[in-house]
Parts: sequence; structure tokens; C-alpha cells
Amino acid sequence: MPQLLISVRSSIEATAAIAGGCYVLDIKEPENGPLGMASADVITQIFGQIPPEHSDILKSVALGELHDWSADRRPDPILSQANILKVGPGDFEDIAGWIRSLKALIHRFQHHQILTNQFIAVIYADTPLGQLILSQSPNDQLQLFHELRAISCTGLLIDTQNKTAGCLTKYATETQLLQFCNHCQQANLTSALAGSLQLDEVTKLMNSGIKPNYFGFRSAACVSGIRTHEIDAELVRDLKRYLR
Ligand SMILES: O=C[C@H](O)COP(=O)(O)O
Repeated sequence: MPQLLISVRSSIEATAAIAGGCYVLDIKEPENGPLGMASADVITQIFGQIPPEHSDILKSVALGELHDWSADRRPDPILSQANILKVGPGDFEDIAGWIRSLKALIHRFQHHQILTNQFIAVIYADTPLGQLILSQSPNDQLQLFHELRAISCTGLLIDTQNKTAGCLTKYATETQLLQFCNHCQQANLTSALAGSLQLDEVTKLMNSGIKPNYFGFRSAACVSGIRTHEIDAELVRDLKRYLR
């Protein structure tokens, strides 16, 4: 069964997400973009407040976009405490350039002893790179996913970049999402789907047999469904109940 990932921006929100039963606590600052990175202080504070009885919750950090990581930027040591790191593709529109940049970033993190278990690459379905990957032939896509695994990328999240222009299913068909999840599994990549998803979309996807490792949410877990509002524990509980 897919597990529940909830993106939070503060300690208060982390408390709500944990109370609601999230499986992955993903730290992200929505004002900084779709994969906006929170400050090291916020990350440290949230990591430090996870109660011992919830120590099995996976800690995830959004790193922003590849272009945010200039060659001289050192990753903060706090990132070594994360179980999952996720980075967006930035402005890359070609697969080769994206892979090169991703590989360089993963190596840099390894060099700085940020040896997280899971390094997840993110693509946006509503961008040229996302569309290119979604529309690849089955063989080409599977080969690409194997290539990602070979550069120590451990998972792939398909999300949306523009959070006000419709959800993931507006940009990717069920056939494409099913193939995406199947190919991730075949290439030993963790699969994740997100992008302004609400319960009814997730219901449709699951009924069509689309079962990624993680479904990621922020908007649907926020008060009034607005991404910059606070996470509501009851809404997280509803999502959790459904995925159980
Ligand atoms: O990684 C998951 C995202 O934070 C999902 O956010 P969203 O539901 O607002 O698109």
C-alpha cells in the first residue's frame, strides 16, 4: 500500500503531521517554490522534536532545485540526519544535462558525508522535461530509470511545478503514471506521486492500480486546501485512513 508523505514548514505543522499519522515527514518551505528548502534552523528544530515513540517516521528534506546548488555551496551537516533528500530539476529541459547535474550533486553530498539512505530526483509533469520523460517509449524510460539508479539516485517523484494550475492528473494520464510506477519498481527506484492531489484523484489512481511507494501531499492537508495555510492533523488523518 502507498505510504503517506506530508510536507511541513514548521514545528507546529510537524506536530500536526505526526499526530495525523504521516509515514514520511517532509520538510519544505512553500514560499521558496515547489521544492523550497527550509532553513537549517527549521530543519534542526523539527528533527529535534520528533518524539522517541515516532522515531520510525522517515525524515525528508526538500533541497530546492539543482541550480540552487552552486559548486561552492556546502550542504549543512544537519542534512546527514535526513532519511530522504529530494531535489528538483531546475530549468533543465534535456535529460542528459539533468542527469549530469544530478550525478554531480549526489557525489558532492557523498563527498561531504551526507550519506542519506534515499536520494530522490523530482520531475515536474507540467514542464518540458517532465513531459519528455512521461512520453518516452517504454524501453527508453526503463533505461533512463536504470541509469538514475546507477548514479545512486534511489527514487523518483513526479510532482507539479505550478501549484495553482491544476493537479498531477491534468498533466499525466493514468497510463503514463502506471508505467512510471512500474518502471520505478523494475529499476529498483522508490516511486512517489504528488502535485496538488486531493483524495478523489488518489482514489481514482488507486482504483486504476496506480500504487506508488509514496503519495505526497501538502495542499490537501492544509486548512481550506490552501498550500500556504497550516497543516491540519484531522486532514492528515483522513488521508492516512484512506491509504491504510
Ligand atoms: O512532496 C509533496 C508536495 O509537497 C505536495 O504538495 P502539494 O500537495 O501542495 O502539491
